[in-house]
Amino acid sequence: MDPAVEITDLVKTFRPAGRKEPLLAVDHVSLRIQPGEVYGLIGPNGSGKSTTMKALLGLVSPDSGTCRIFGNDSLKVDSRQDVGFLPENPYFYKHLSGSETLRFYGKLCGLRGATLESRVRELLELVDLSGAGDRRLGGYSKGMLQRIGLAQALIQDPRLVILDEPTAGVDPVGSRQIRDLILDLKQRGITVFLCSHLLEQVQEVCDRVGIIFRGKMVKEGPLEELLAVEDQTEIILRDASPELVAKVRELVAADGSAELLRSGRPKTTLERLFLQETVDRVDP
Ligand SMILES: Nc1ncnc2c1ncn2[C@@H]1O[C@H](COP(=O)(O)OP(=O)(O)OP(=O)(O)O)[C@@H](O)[C@H]1O
Repeated sequence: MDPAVEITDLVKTFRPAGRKEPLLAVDHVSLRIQPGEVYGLIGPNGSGKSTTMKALLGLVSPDSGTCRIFGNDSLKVDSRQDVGFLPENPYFYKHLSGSETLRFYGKLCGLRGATLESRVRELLELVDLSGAGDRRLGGYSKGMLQRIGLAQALIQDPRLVILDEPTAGVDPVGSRQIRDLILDLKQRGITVFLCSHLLEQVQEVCDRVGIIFRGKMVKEGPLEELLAVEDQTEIILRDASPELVAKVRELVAADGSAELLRSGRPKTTLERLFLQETVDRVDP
């Protein structure tokens, strides 16, 4: 089976006005995404994430290298038939309602009549906006706008979805909704290629991760492998008494072949604490 995405030795330079030297935005980047995988590209601002995605979509032409989507060269229009895209800072017509927006994009993709109407309903439900489908986008929150953007990216039932900063400017509650949607897409077998600054979220949803820095891919691979600390073993106990912990310490000391680095309470994350104390709170 062809990979969903195959980028090989991609190079892209820009010649910004007022700058003598060309700017090397993407420097010999290669990556592969298998069908059904969720792939996260992370890196500091200006490191080449969006340019890589745009080259894959055929929106910028590479200086050299190739981009393929399900085996088709991305410079060919046909390759985009199976792709949905949520750009960074998507622009929407603020006077249109959520359902009118989806209808508009659906028509651009050739959907009509009952098929279009049922697709619009299905997508509004998927992104949890059924109750807001008749409201104008001008009154949507940032999180709702990102979700309508995601619905727009799914309008033509793509096999690959490319999401450039899907949670930019969205609070932790909205971010979690988007994260759940991405997991839902994965369940449906849709391949997802995303970039994000929310590293914890990338960690929660991605199967593979690439770290890009100054245009170069500096680390790439399955998330589990990248995060595993090779020389350490974790044991987590529930309800351990201080006596039991002391016994474990003694055992390790007596054995002498290993060192106990840390024992104590594992920490939650600020995001989990925030959600637990706000929307997930169960008041008596
Ligand atoms: N159309 C363009 N013309 C000139 N320079 C560009 C253009 N697009 C991107 N660049 C430059 O290329 C480099 C990579 O930009 P890119 O947008 O791909 O980075 P990014 O990793 O997506 O950043 P961010 O996290 O801020 O979105 C940056 O230095 C940027 O200024």
